[in-house]
Amino acid sequence: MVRGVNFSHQQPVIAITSGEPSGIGPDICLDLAGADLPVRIVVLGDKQLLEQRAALLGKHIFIQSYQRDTQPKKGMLEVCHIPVQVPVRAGLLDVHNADYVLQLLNRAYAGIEQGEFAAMVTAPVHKGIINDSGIPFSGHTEYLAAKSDTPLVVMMLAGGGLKVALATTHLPLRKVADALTAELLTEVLIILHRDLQHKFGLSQPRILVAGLNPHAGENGHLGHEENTIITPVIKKLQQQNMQVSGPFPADTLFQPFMLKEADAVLAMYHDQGLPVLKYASFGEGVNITLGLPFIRTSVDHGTALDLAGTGKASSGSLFAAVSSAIEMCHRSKFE
Ligand SMILES: NC(=O)C1=CN([C@@H]2O[C@H](COP(=O)(O)OP(=O)(O)OC[C@H]3O[C@@H](n4cnc5c(N)ncnc54)[C@H](O)[C@@H]3O)[C@@H](O)[C@H]2O)C=CC1
Ligand SMILES: NCC(=O)COP(=O)(O)O
Repeated sequence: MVRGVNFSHQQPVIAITSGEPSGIGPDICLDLAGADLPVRIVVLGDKQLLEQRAALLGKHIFIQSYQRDTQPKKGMLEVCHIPVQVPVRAGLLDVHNADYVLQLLNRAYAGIEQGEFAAMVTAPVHKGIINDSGIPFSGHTEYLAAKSDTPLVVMMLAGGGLKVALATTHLPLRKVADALTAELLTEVLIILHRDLQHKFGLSQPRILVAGLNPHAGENGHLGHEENTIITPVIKKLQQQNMQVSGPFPADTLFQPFMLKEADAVLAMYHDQGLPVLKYASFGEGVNITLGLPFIRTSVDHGTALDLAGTGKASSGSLFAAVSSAIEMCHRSKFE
């Protein structure tokens, strides 16, 4: 069970999982050292790995071991040490460190459960290498939903003035249409509506829903899901006073004249919504898991193995994810 966040007199503590050790996660986490933030930041990861990566990048960073009841010294990067299983080389995945990546998430989740951490911000993981290690893993979104016994969560990315949520997440395209049921869509829209209210302070959120098929099914001539599933769900939720409209053809939905009427768009699948968002704001966007009983935000990019240890990785999205988590913490404090 996730306990409420204790904001009583101390600054909230936000856990940052440093992600795949051979990717850019450690690099961008180092940029948090000395950042002037209204919260206490704790990076979860291998202390030696972070020191080595700092040396590789030519950064002079002072790392302090995290102790829950000891306030950090100014300018220090607080690190909750979790050891890697095998030595790490920047840019080179190693299947033997897959379990380490999950240990970071488990430690962050345990801290959330106990009220130690107010929120979790995640640096990128490599889904493929975790699966190669024999552990089925679709993404943080699904992993954290399972860990917290949450039957359904919704992935939403925000950036460039857009908010794009997804009805389905990490699913092969072949399986998307079968997954789209009236029950799923109803639940997703209710979670999206509720979290836009609670996490973003939008009292009456306006949601535009994309169709699944080209031209939103062209009156049933190019697919039936709009007529049989999406439209009936929208009508039902409209009767419950939710400001939901559509289904709109996805190819013209992401136009300023449409978006100015909306707070968020619900896309039917990963690559229908996210390319638009990433075109608008890659490197500055935030991934938020809606529907969880705690706050989790993440970067909008992946492990960028090609950039690890080069100094070319931008930490803009990590800072945006931290800012977004801070805003949500404060909003939850006053609710
Ligand atoms: N939140 C997460 O844990 C996410 C993890 N991934 C995982 O990352 C792995 C690699 O995915 P890709 O599709 O290659 O996407 P990617 O985002 O890692 O890389 C795409 C391109 O963007 C560049 N790039 C990425 N982040 C950057 C940054 N911070 N600064 C500057 N340039 C940056 C990379 O160098 C590359 O050219 C996959 O295993 C995927 O599952 C992908 C997205 C999110
Ligand atoms: N494209 C977004 C993505 O893959 C992030 O997934 P998750 O690890 O946050 O579930």
